[in-house]
Amino acid sequence: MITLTNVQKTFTVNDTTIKAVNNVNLSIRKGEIFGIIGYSGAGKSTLIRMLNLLERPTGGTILIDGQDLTQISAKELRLARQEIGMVFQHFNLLWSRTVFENIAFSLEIAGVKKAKIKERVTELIELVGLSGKEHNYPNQLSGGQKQRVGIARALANNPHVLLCDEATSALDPQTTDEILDLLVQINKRYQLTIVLITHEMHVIHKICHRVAIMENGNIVEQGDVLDIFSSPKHSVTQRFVKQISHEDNSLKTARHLAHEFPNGKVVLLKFLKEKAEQPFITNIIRNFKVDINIIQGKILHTQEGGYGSLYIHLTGSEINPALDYLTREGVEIEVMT
Ligand SMILES: Nc1ncnc2c1ncn2[C@@H]1O[C@H](COP(=O)(O)OP(=O)(O)OP(=O)(O)O)[C@@H](O)[C@H]1O
Repeated sequence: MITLTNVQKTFTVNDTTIKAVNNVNLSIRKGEIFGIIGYSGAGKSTLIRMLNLLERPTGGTILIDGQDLTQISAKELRLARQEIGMVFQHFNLLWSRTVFENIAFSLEIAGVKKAKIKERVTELIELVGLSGKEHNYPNQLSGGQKQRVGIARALANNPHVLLCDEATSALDPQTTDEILDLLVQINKRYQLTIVLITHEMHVIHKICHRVAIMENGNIVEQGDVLDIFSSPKHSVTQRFVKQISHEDNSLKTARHLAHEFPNGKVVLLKFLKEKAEQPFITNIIRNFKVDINIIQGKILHTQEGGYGSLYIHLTGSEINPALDYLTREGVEIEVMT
């Protein structure tokens, strides 16, 4: 549905050339939530702004539903942009307009009749959970409510694609989760393709189906969220995964225990999808002569299923048969000692 081929963007400032985006190739499927994550300066904003040509690429092609945005006329681009909604970090609302008028704005520009605008805006206000707030001005709303207006406005023209430029970065963790839940609800209800950029792994694992990781203008890794999360290859990806797995702390504890209890083994177990919900620990205690001390564990839920990691300390006479059983059952095992 969205295909980027060799997309580049260079800026020239005072005779210095900056490669903000460097030969990016991406394919985003219809109806998926696709996340782009990277640290500050990686090129995420530049990349997402090229998807509706707010930023014109210096090279490459951007195909949306088969139409190359870089080759069309200004009029065609105006029409194409009606199919692409955008949500911004700082909401970009019109402060002198009410909630209703902000959402109505893009419909007015598109020449929609008054009665139809009223019907559509009322529907959108309900969808984003702002009923009763239609006559409030933006400065009478919380950050989360402002972003709900931003989302309703972006959806007004029934776009096929929704671009989210750090849509939750200005919000507290609870409001972030509420807005992310709303995006998932909209994605499911309308089969809307959502492309978002963020620097928070939490946003990716909570709502995205697939993810691309950016560094210095390049996409260094991309794939299904669960795959990337369970075996990150690139060092940048590994740093992002650690943001939420707290692996460093667990490793420290595991090493400490391995030193304290030289008899036995400290082992990291990794479970994917339905395996994260099975009682493997009970099974090995029941069936093998082992004792288990659970050091640290975590299950993270993604759109495609759960990912669990568990550090355990095993003692007893049947450690190896117990580990063989886990391997046969498809649990990934890393022996720390
Ligand atoms: N209009 C511009 N003129 C010159 N350089 C720019 C411009 N926009 C972005 N850049 C440069 O391009 C690079 C990528 O910036 P970009 O804003 O896309 O990164 P980012 O990953 O979105 O970072 P952040 O999360 O901090 O917004 C940076 O080195 C930035 O300084």
